[in-house]
Amino acid sequence: MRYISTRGQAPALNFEDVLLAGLASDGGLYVPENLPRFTQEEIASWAGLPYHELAFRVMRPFVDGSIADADFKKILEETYGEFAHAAVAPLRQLAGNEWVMELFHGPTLAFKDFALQLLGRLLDHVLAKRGERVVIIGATSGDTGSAAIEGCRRCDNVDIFILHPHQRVSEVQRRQMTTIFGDNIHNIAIEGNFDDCQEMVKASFADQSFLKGTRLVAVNSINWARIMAQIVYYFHAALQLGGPARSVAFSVPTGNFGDIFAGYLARNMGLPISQLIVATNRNDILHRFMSGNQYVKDTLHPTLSPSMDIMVSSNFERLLFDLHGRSGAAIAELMERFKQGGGFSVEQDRWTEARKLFDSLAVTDEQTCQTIAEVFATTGEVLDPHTAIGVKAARECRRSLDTPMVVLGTAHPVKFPEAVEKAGVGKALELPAHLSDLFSRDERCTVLANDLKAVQAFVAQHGNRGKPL
Ligand SMILES: Cc1ncc(COP(=O)(O)O)c(C=O)c1O
Ligand SMILES: N[C@@H](CCOP(=O)(O)O)C(=O)O
Repeated sequence: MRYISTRGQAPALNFEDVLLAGLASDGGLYVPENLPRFTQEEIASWAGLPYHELAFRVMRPFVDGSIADADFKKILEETYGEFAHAAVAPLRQLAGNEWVMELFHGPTLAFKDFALQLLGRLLDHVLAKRGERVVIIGATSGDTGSAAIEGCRRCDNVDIFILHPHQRVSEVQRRQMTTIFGDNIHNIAIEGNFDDCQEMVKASFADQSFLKGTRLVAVNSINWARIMAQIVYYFHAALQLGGPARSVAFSVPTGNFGDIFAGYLARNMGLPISQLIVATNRNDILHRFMSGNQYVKDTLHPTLSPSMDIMVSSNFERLLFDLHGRSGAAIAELMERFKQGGGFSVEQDRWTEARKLFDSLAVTDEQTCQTIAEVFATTGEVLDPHTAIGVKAARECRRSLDTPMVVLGTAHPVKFPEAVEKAGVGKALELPAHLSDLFSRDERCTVLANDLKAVQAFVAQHGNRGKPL
């Protein structure tokens, strides 16, 4: 399996190299040159497999021998064996034919664990084999950061720097990051928003001279391995609901377009998915594109669903690449326009194609709270605000009541008490045992200005187990 850049100018890579890459050298994102496609019989034969075995079957063509099958199997078994629920990604029924897939039973209580606990182990395996040390710089609006730190904290060959927007993540999210100590773990609060943090990560890939030859690796979903691992749970859900003999619909709370892009790939790999719904909060650039062909930057507003407070949606470039017949030149031109002028529309036929692929809805904070309250009143279940946005979008955009609708439950509600309280849910939520002392732990974090040079200087100063590179 070879991976190519969405901007067409970077060298193609194999899986091991793509795992150790972030942005391609031409500024693009890596995608598989050819997507594997499974037959209906093959997919049907996976019904009832434990999660890690299903994961092996879905991901094996992407890894394609870069990691020996026996090692990959062991890594998958360890990764998903540490999830707190035996089903790993259980389905909970909300109403007739409406389900939430709970993706928050991993160690940091959000869907990011599915990919990042795996990524940490894959990096450890590959770096130990190569005898190489790397630096990771990641941007987070709250969940990627803690999952990445948890995934990498035991990696001997990694120094990890996580940038989060100062005072714009929930207290639980912040503490999940800042209370993990290690001389290879660094939390930086940036006086800016998530887009500023993400832009710093991308700029660091473009010019890595500050790293003095140390390789830079990505934990954000610009790293292909993140998307790959997220494809698996679409198969997992569908198989439990009668797939592939029966189609399933998904509603996906969306920010950086990674999770829903994984669903789009699952469909292209042969899984019958009848509908994919892009559910955004007030930061609705993706909804504005899907509904009106406008991919235009706007002011980023803090909301009750902070993890989706994202305007520049990284993985959208991967979809645009497909919509433009995989022309790297076309994508380079569009992205340059976006950078210079803040927006673009695509040709009518390409937009019509996008409309066939996705439905969308933008959900306000008020609607988010109403949905949390409504679901609690009817089922006794407490939704986190991101999942509530998915439920609201599913209820508004659903095309068929006969087709199972699965909403991706992307985080545990205990991470977002503000939204749950505002919704008037009077149920006390408890942190799981391994986090029960979270509020009494010491924190370690450096606040820095929204200034790329200051961040890069900090990384250079601490990038070798707390010592200068
Ligand atoms: C809880 C939660 N829900 C949804 C999302 C959106 O996922 P994506 O960025 O893959 O679209 C994120 C992060 O982005 C998140 O942390
Ligand atoms: N919501 C994310 C933002 C980063 O997205 P990623 O999927 O590209 O890592 C977060 O919680 O940090």
